[in-house]
Amino acid sequence: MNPDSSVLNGTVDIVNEGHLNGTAGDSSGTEEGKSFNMMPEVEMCQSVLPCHANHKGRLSAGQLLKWIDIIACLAAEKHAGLPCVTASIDDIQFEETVRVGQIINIKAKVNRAFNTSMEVGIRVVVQDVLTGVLKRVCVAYSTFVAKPVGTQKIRLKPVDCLTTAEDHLEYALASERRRLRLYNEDAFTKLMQDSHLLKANGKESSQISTERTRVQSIELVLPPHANHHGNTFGGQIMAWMENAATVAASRLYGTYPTLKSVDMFKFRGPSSVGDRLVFKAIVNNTFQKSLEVGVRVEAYDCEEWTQGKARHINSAFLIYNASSDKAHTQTFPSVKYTSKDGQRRYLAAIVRKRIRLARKHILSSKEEGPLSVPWDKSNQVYLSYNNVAALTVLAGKHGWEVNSSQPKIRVYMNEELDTLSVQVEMHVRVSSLQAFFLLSDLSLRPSWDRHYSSCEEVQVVNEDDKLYHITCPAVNKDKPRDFVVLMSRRQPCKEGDSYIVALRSVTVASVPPDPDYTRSEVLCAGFLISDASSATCKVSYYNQVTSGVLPYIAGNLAGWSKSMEETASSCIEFLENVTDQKICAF
Ligand SMILES: CCCCCC(=O)SCCNC(=O)CCNC(=O)[C@H](O)C(C)(C)COP(=O)(O)OP(=O)(O)OC[C@H]1O[C@@H](n2cnc3c(N)ncnc32)[C@H](O)[C@@H]1OP(=O)(O)O
Repeated sequence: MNPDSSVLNGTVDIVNEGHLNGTAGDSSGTEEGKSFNMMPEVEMCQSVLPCHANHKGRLSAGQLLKWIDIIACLAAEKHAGLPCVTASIDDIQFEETVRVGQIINIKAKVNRAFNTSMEVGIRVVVQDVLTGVLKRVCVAYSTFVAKPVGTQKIRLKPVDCLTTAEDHLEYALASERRRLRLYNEDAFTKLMQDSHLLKANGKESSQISTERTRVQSIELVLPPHANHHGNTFGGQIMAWMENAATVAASRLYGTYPTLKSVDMFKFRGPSSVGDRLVFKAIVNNTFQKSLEVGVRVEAYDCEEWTQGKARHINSAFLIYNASSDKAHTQTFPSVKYTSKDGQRRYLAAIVRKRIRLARKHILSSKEEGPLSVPWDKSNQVYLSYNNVAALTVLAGKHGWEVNSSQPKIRVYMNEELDTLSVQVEMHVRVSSLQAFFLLSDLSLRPSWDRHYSSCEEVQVVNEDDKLYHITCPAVNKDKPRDFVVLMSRRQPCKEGDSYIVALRSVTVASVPPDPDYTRSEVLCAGFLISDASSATCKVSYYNQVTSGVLPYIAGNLAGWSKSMEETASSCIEFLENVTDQKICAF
């Protein structure tokens, strides 16, 4: 008999006949000779009917969330062999809308068990019956906890059927997602401490108060709303939350925006049949192409209802884009807050947007193709031009949003489709020319940038183009990294233009990959330097984030480090205090 669960404190082992192991009473079907119960995955197919649709004839997000919660729970209970409850659902990004008549296919399986909780990975795909075309609607990650027996918590057995490379990848990423999930509150608290520095970019002039979007709605939990444990079904709660949030979003400017993503549902406590659930929703803030609605759920039993004693059981933040048919043109109006609590919600939305961005890019396991290009005489002129042009285009992008702000230093982020770029703006008390010469000599960079362990000149192509080999320290117990880059610098052609120092990876035979380093790549990075006055200048550092660069800024993105600001301070100090002989070197 294989015990597959034990009570956390070890006093009592709750031992279940591991029906997962195909023992007696196994009701398995068989598939390719495997016991059905051994397949860790659970699958659901649904034909989308009008009763599942919203006012636009599209599958409602609330209905999809119900199906997701059900299948995730069934996957969790298949692993645990015990009743399970939803603790949270991470960010869900809806990538496709689903029409009535199409087929929804949902697969769920436990990626990893921790102690008393486990992560369930869910993939939702839509199939068009007529064309057979399959498209991904969303992926989601739920955390489920085995329902405590009385007050005793249940320790889960580990996931042991990792067969494919994807299983192993999800197993590894699950611990990173858990770290970010559980760190979420700390990161939020830490970033909120600096939120007073986040200038409301032009929002003071806004005439639209968030108060006009406030919504309150009540539901009575009836038996059809209960799950198989007798508690209120989590998916139903999420559907009601989505309903209240959509009404709030539609009140902003008289149209129904499209739900784009959900930012972490957290089920703080159970509710039961007979409870009154009060849903409070309001637009917290708007960004150029999206807005955030916050929804809070309070539960009351009959006695609490008469006493006005609420139990806060859930909160979530839903992100809406302009209606899908106008998404490419429509931007949301800016909003203003009219109370202290409104200001807190307004700033918190900016902080959550930053954390979502970080989670999305830190956890995206997308593999890039090679970014470097071979460096040889035939393409030198083109590559040098392309290097400078790419940085100029990056600096000229719209949509740079303030991420953090200090005196003399401001950090911006820009997300376009799946590409994340960072910008660090520094105000320095030196001339643009002096900053240009010092920053374009990469061999000086290890003296102020702790992310550079060493930087050696590999080839001097001409006065304005050089190749360097850079080594960087190890991060997160990984191997140290190295880069081979082309530095191309340009002085202004006319008054008012910026000085440019552009960097991109190249491959050269004289610097082959070194087994002691992870050869990494820079796609587009560098400095734009412009006059602020006769004796001061503005230095803007840009980097289009690649998987090789991400480890060095992930902490900054997620809010648990200020490495970019610290490096910027060090750069400013270097430029303002460099000794004359280094300048004379030019
Ligand atoms: C039909 C389909 C049914 C679908 C299912 C439902 O409808 S269920 C109905 C909706 N859901 C609910 O009603 C659940 C309401 N919430 C609760 O009962 C409780 O908050 C809880 C049992 C989830 C957690 O209880 P506690 O907070 O006391 O437990 P504790 O703090 O020890 O956490 C237990 C484990 O859960 C993890 N955990 C807790 N909160 C978490 C969160 N927001 N996100 C991720 N993981 C979380 C902890 O890390 C720990 O994992 P480790 O021990 O591994 O470190």
